[in-house]
Amino acid sequence: MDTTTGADPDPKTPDVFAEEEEHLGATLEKLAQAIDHASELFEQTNDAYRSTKFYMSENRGEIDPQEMYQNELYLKEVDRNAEIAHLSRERLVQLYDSPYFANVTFRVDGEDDAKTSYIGRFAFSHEGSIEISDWRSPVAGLFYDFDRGRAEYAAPSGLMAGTLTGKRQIKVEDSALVYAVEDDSGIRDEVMQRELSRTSDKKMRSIISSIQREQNQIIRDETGGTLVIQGVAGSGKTSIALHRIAYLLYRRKGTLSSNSVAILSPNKVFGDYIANVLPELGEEPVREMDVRTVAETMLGSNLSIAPQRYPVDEIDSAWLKRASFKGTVEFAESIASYAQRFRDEALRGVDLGFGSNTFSGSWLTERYRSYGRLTVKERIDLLASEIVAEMSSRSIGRRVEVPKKNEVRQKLNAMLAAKDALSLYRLFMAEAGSKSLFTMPAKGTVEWEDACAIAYLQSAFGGFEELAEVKHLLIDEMQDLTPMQHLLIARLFPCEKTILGDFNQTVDPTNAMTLEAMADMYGKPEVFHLRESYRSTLEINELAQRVKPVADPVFMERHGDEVRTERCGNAQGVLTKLTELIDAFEQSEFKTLGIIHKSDKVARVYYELLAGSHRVHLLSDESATFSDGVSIASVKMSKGLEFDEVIVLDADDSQYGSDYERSLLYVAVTRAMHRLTILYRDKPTPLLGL
Ligand SMILES: Nc1ncnc2c1ncn2[C@@H]1O[C@H](COP(=O)(O)OP(=O)(O)OP(=O)(O)O)[C@@H](O)[C@H]1O
Repeated sequence: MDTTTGADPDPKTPDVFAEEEEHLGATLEKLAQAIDHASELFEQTNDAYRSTKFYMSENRGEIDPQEMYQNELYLKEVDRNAEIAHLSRERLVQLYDSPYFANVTFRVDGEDDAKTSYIGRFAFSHEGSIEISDWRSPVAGLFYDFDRGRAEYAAPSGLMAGTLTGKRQIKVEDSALVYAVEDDSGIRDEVMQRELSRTSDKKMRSIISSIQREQNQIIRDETGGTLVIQGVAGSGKTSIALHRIAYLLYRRKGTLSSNSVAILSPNKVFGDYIANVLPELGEEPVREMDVRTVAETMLGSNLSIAPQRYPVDEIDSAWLKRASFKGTVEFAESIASYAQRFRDEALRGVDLGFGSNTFSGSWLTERYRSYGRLTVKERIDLLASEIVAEMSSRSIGRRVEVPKKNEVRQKLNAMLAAKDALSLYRLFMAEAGSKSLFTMPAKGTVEWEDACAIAYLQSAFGGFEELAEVKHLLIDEMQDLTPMQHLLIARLFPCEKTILGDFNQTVDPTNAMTLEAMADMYGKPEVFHLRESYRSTLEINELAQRVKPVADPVFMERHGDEVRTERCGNAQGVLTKLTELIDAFEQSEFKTLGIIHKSDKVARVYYELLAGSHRVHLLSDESATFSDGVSIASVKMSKGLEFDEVIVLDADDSQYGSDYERSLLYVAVTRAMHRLTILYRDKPTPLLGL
C-alpha cells in the first residue's frame, strides 16, 4: 500500500474476502429484517399515540378526570416507546451502512470450538444470538489488546482465558465490503495511515476502528478515582477521553448517565468541535461548561467577572504583576487554607439572649467548631436548629417564647468574621500584605484572576450543591488552568475525573502550574504519558521538534508536503501571500485551513482585512462554532483544534523569542495535519531552526 496516500489495504487473501462477503450478506439480511421490525414498531406506537390523542380531543369534557389522567400517562409511555423505537431504528440503519470493523476468533481454554465475534459501533442481536458486539464490550477488548496467541478478557461470568486464533480488520462502506484482511502489525499500520491521511472533518470523529493499545488501556481504565493523561500534541488525548466517557457510560449504565457527566472545556468553539463524538458513539451529549461559568455560579449575581486578559496582548505591567502573583501554587494553597480556617473559625460567638435564656458566646463558638467538615451555611443551620430545639424543650410547661429558626440564623450570621467571600478576600489580601494587588475594574466587578479565589472562598460559605451532582468530570487542556482554578475544581467536584492536556503547550507565563503540583491537588492520581503523535505528517512533526523538542516522541511514518517558510516583507506582502494561499486551498482537496497568529488582536485585524474578499471565519472568545473552510484564530483560540492546512503568520524573531512564545509557536505548528506554511515579514524567529 502507498502509505503517503493512505489508500485502503488490498483485500490480499481472496478466500478471506469471499468468506467475509458471504458473512456480510447474511448480516445485512438480518439487519434489514430488524429495521423493518423497528419501523413497524415505530409506526404502531405512532398510531397508538395519534388515536389516543384523537380520542381525548373528541371526548374532551366527557372523559372523567381519572380517565383523563390515565390517558395522559399512557400517552407519555407511548411517546417514550416511540423514542426508543426511533433510536433503535436509527442505530440499525447506521449499522446497515457499516455493521462492523473487525472480528476476533477466540477459543476458551477447555472448549473444543473457537467462536467468532464481530465488533461494531453498536451491539446487534438477532433471534437470541449476538451478531455484533459493541466496541466497548469485554470481548472487543481482544481486538484492541491482543495479537493472535494467548489472550483473555473479563466477561461478566469471570475471566475468559484462551487462544485468539483469528483476528481480522474489516471495512464496510455503504453496505459493501471494501476490505477484509487478517490482522498483523503491518495491516494495523496501514489502517492507521488510512485513517490519518484523510482530510479533516468539520468536527472531531470517533476512532473506534483504530484505537491503539496504549490508548485502549486509558479508555478502559476502571480503577476509579482520578486519571491524568499527559501527552504530546496530537497523541489523541481528547479523542481518548471522549471514548473513555462513552465506555464508562456503557459500563456503568444505571449509575452513570450523560446528565451526570460534565466536560470542562477551554471555550465554546472547542466544545462545538468535539460535540459529535459522543452522539456518534450512541451516547447523549453531556453537560459542557467552562471555568468562567463555574466561577460565575459560585459568585452569584452580586459580582460580575471582567473579561479574561491575555499576556500576549498585554503591556500593562501592573496587571502582569497581579496575574503572576495569583498564578502560583503558593497563592492557591494559601487561599485554600484560609478558606478552611475561615470555615472552622468563622463564628466569633457573642452571648445570645432570648428572653431570660442566654446562650454564651463561648458555647456558640464551641458548638460551631464541633461540626467538622461542614460549610459555614450548614453549620449555622445546624446551630440554629440546636438552639430552637433547646428553647422548645425549655418551653415545656413554662411561658417561654421559642424563636423562629430564621431569626436565630440571622443573629448567628451577624457573628461571622466576614459576611461574604469578597470581604473575606479583602481580609486575605490585607493579611498577606498584598492589598495593592487587588483592584476592582468597576464597582461590583472583579478581575478574572481574582474570580476563582473569591469563588473558592465562597465555597467555605456553601452553595455548590448543583455542581456536586456531577459524577464524572472531564477536564481538557489541563495546563491552561491556574493552580487556583485547579484547586477550585477539585473542591467543587469531589467526583471521579479524567484530566488531560500537555504541559508542553503551556502558553501563559503568569501560570506557574506544573504536572507534579497538579497531581498533588487531585490526591496523586494515576498519570498516563502518551508519546506517540498521530495528527501531523513527519515533515510537520520534525519542524515542531525543532521549535520545541519533546522527550522521546514517536511519530507515524506519514509523509506530506515539505513545510514552507516564506518572507513577506511587510503587512501588504503578508496579505498578498495569504490571498494566494487561500485561493490555492480553495482549489485543493483540503476542507479546513487555519490561519494562526500569536495575538487575538492581530488575528482580528487580519480577519477584517480578508473578510471583504474571502469567506473567512474569526475564532474569538465570542465564537460558538467551528466550521470548515478558512478560520483565523489566535494561538490560544486554536488550542485543541486541528486543520488540514495551517498558515502561521508573522513568525518573526520579534514575535517569537521567549520560552512561552516557543510554546505558542509549538501549539500553532502542531495544529496542522497535512500542510504547513510559515510566513514571516522580515527575519524568521530562530526558534524555527532555519
Ligand atoms: N487511534 C487513532 N486512530 C485514528 N486517529 C487517531 C487515533 N488517535 C488519535 N487520532 C487522531 O489524531 C488527531 C489528534 O487527536 P486529538 O485531537 O485527540 O489529540 P490531542 O492529544 O488532544 O491533541 P492536542 O493536545 O495537540 O490538541 C485527531 O485527528 C484524531 O482523530
